[in-house]
Amino acid sequence: MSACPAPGTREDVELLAEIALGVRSVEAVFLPGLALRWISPSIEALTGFSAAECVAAADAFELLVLEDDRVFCRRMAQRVEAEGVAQAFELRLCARDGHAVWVQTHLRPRAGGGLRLSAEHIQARKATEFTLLETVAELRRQEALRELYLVRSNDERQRLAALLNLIRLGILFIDQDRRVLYHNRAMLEIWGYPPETVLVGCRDAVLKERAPVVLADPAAYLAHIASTVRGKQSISEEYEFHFADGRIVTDRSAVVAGEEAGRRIGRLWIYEDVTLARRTSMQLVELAERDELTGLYNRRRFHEELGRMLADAERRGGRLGLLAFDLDGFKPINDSFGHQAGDEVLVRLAIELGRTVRRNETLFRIGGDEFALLVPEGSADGLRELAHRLVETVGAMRFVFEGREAGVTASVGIARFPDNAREGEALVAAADEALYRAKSAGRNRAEVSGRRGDESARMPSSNPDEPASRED
Ligand SMILES: Nc1nc2c(ncn2[C@@H]2O[C@H](COP(=O)(O)OP(=O)(O)OP(=O)(O)O)[C@@H](O)[C@H]2O)c(=O)[nH]1
Repeated sequence: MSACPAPGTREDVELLAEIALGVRSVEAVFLPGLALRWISPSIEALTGFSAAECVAAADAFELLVLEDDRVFCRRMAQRVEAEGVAQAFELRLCARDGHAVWVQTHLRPRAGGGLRLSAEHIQARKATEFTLLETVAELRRQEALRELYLVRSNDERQRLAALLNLIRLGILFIDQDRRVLYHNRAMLEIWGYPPETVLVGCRDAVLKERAPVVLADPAAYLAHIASTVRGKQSISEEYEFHFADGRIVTDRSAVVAGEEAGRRIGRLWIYEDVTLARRTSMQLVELAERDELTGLYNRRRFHEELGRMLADAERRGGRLGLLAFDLDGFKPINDSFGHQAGDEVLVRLAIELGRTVRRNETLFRIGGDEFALLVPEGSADGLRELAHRLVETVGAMRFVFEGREAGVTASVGIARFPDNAREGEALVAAADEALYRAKSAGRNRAEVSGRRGDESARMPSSNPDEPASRED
């Protein structure tokens, strides 16, 4: 039994037309040779072309299929017709206004020849697919970019690390929790760590582990760190500290601020080993203060030491003796045996006199054949004895030039702070005055200044102890 009217009647046709009108997808029938025989009215909702227009078209494929898909579609239809095997594929129809409409197409062969086509509207699914594809493509693009930036930033980091490892400044970066974030090789070298050490993550690495072991004065250094960290300055002053092995290092530090105002991300420390620089400058100073020929301190250093020792004596209420001496008969050695012979006399004299003086006494060559000796805390008698010893030492030295024996003597002037003078220039003048008298009195002797420290007038007395204001 069937609910449908028997086919062939007028009602049949009307019923079939009603069904066809209600079908939302497109159904079509092609005669052999791909001529469109019938198409459901639903094609109009999809493309804007009425079913009648489609059937009347000379080539339905030309009218309904998008140009890009037309050859493919026709080929598929021919294949179904030729091979008798159904095919399913996606296809773009072309609407009257030119826009593309995606459909899922099924082509089946008909028993009597020709084809049956069912096409389902899949525009929404396609749009979702496109959006998905675009999103995936965008994600891939982002991923590729991220990888590129990562490679670039890794390269950049490598370049920076290579640079920082090459420079001789030690670099240490610590975070707000005092943990090491970065250090370079020079930092390890300066602080005496093995070269392969990794301190990243260590807390107070330098302060706890190294400072107490390697520094000459760890307490002073720790105090410096504490005051620097407490201090308000964002960049600290240069601080010099000494290692137990004699090295001299300076440090400076800077607070590193984060991007947001007021946020700190840590502190950068820079260490510089200045041992060589300091030694060189000390050597230069030393050279500038030494007499080239004898190696004794020169006039410049004499005045510095005189000022320093006088200030020291004044502060302690002590005394300072000055012996100024000048060779006698030195010129004839130059004249008779040449300048080189004179030089030899000066050099040997410096050695001999150097042996005569004590460790706290300093000998200077302040001119051609003029010398000076500064004697801290020298008593009047002690200075006199010392002066006589010098006179004797010089007089006893013998030289042989060109087979002939030669010698010099020395005249010495003695002055003492504060008895003969209260300041440097006056003390030198007092010693010179005594030296002058020693020369006048026949040379090869020592004389004591007759000046009084509390008056500028020159005293006629040659007795050194008479004007002395204190007991020795
Ligand atoms: N060889 C040598 N001679 C020097 C040097 N510096 C100065 N003289 C000489 O030392 C001499 C010093 O002169 P004087 O002080 O008159 O010599 P002197 O014979 O000791 O005379 P009196 O001091 O009066 O006893 C001069 O001839 C200078 O040219 C030096 O570095 N080497």
